[in-house]
Order: sequence, then structure tokens, then C-alpha cells
Amino acid sequence: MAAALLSLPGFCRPLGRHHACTPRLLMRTFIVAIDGPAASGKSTTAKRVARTLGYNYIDSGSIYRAITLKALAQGLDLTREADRQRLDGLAHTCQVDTQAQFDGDTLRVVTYLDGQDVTDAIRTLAVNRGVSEVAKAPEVRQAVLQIQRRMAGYKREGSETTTDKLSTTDLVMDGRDIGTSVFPQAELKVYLEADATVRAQRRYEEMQRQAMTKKENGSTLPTYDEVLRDLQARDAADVNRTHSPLRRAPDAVVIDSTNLTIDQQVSKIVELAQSRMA
Ligand SMILES: Nc1ncnc2c1ncn2[C@@H]1O[C@H](COP(=O)(O)OP(=O)(O)OP(=O)(O)O)[C@@H](O)[C@H]1O
Ligand SMILES: Nc1ccn([C@@H]2O[C@H](COP(=O)(O)O)[C@@H](O)[C@H]2O)c(=O)n1
Repeated sequence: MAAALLSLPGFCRPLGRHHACTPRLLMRTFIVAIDGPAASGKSTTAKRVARTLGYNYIDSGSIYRAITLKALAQGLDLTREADRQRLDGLAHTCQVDTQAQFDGDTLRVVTYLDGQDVTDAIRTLAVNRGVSEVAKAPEVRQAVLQIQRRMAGYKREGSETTTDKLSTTDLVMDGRDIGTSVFPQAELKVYLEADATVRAQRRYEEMQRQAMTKKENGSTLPTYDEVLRDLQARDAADVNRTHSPLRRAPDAVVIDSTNLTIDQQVSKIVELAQSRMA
């Protein structure tokens, strides 16, 4: 019974910061929910906030990406009704987990799909282009909601997938519907946005940097215009879907990062979290 209660997100929240003597059932967990459109800086910011506060970090987009990877590998065509039904089964049976690990001073997230490391495989152009179609299916969202809450509860119980430098209770999660649907009771909700052309430029430069690091041939990379088009298409699909669309929660703090540095947006969120904890 106690374990079941503990796995409920946000259980027993109003009792102040947890303390070594506080019984586990009376612990308060602090959840920071960061939502926003594509390439607005959510994961970069969320990782640094988690590292600064010593919280756990869950990248919810990677769960949708892992399911998309599996759907693509099985050749599902989501315009066909039969394949939509297969997607439902696939989403409910695949095993997805993410692990936040320290790589020196940087927090790195490794994603597993059915026990395989798919960290790089979920970042391809094919997954980028297919993921919003997969994420709009209500059955997929329901399956992912269960995964998200299990991961949050599981890690709060002190699972082996949480490194000892991270809290087993407090959490930063980023995505599209964290503050609105997944953890509507989160202590701090942030809606991170930036001008679409600036987001596209940042993503474009990130791809160029990654290609140089991996010594890939840059000619296979999308152009800036293609990056902008893909990003706008993904935003439109995420905003216009019926089930838990991308929205700013009414009680979210909006941060526009267009003219901010990464350090500035991280500091703002850390300060907000610290003042709410106090
Ligand atoms: N304030 C900023 N100034 C400059 N670059 C930034 C800023 N914020 C984020 N970036 C860069 O923008 C790129 C996109 O950031 P990030 O991957 O964190 O976005 P995201 O919102 O998580 O994207 P997605 O929704 O596609 O997963 C990264 O290269 C990141 O380093
Ligand atoms: N809470 C979420 C998180 C993600 N999605 C969908 O997944 C796509 C990929 O997300 P990234 O953050 O990794 O870019 C995103 O475009 C959404 O379609 C979601 O629906 N809800």
C-alpha cells in the first residue's frame, strides 16, 4: 500500500522540504515541469537545472522518440487503421527507460528501448519527422503517461538507474504536456519559448557541430530552411492535436530565451525553484 501511494506523483506535497528524519510517506517531492516548442532549449536547460539542484532529470520526448523508432523499424504506416492498432499494442508492450548519468560535469541521458541503448538512434531525421504523428495517438499518450509516472515514482524510490549524485525524490521533466497533463500539481512550471527563426538557427548550428564532432559529411545535413520547416511542422502538429496538445499551463512562468544566454535561462529557473522551496 505504502509503495503504491509513493508511486503516485506529487504525493504528500505540502509538508515542507524533506529531512533525514522525515518518514518517507511524509516526504515532499519538488517537481519542475518545463514545456515549450521544439528547440526552445528545454533539455539543455532542464539538464543544467537538474545538475545545479541535484534533482533527477527525465526527458519525456525521448520516450515518444523510442516508440517512434520501434514503429518505424516495424514498418508501420500510421495512415492505415490496422497499423494504428498495432501502434497501440506496441506502445503498451515496449520497455522504455532513461538514465541520467554524469559525464564529467555534464548530465547525459541514455535511453533504452527493450534493453538496447537507442540514445543516438532516436535523434535521426526519420524519427524527428515521424514522432509527432505517433505522439498524437491517444493510446500512445496513455502508455507514455504510465511510463513517465512509473519512471518518476521508481526513481523516487531510489532505483539503481539514479546516480548517487542525484536526488531520488526531486525531479525535472521536460516535454510538451508536463505542466498541463503529466504533473499538473508540479511546484514549478516553466514554459520556455523563443522566436522560431532563432530556434531553427540554434538547431541548425547544433547539427553542424555534431556532424563535425562525428566527422560526418556535412552535405547530408538539412539546410537551415529545412530545419525551420521541420520545426514549424512539428510545432503545428503538437499544438493542434486533440490529446494533451502543447499549451502553456495557466500557472506556468513564461521564459522567452530569444535574447537570453543558456546560463541566464538556467539561473532564472534555479532562482524560481529555490524561492519556491524556501
Ligand atoms: N539561450 C540560448 N542561446 C543559445 N543557444 C541555446 C540557448 N538555449 C538553447 N540553445 C541551444 O539550442 C539548441 C536546442 O536546445 P535543446 O535541444 O535544449 O531544445 P529542446 O527544446 O530540448 O528541443 P526539442 O524539443 O527538439 O527536444 C541546442 O543546441 C542548445 O544548446
Ligand atoms: N511531453 C511530450 C514530449 C514530447 N512529445 C512529442 O515528442 C516529440 C519529440 O520531443 P522532443 O522534446 O524530443 O523534441 C515532440 O515533437 C512531440 O510530438 C509530446 O507529445 N509530449
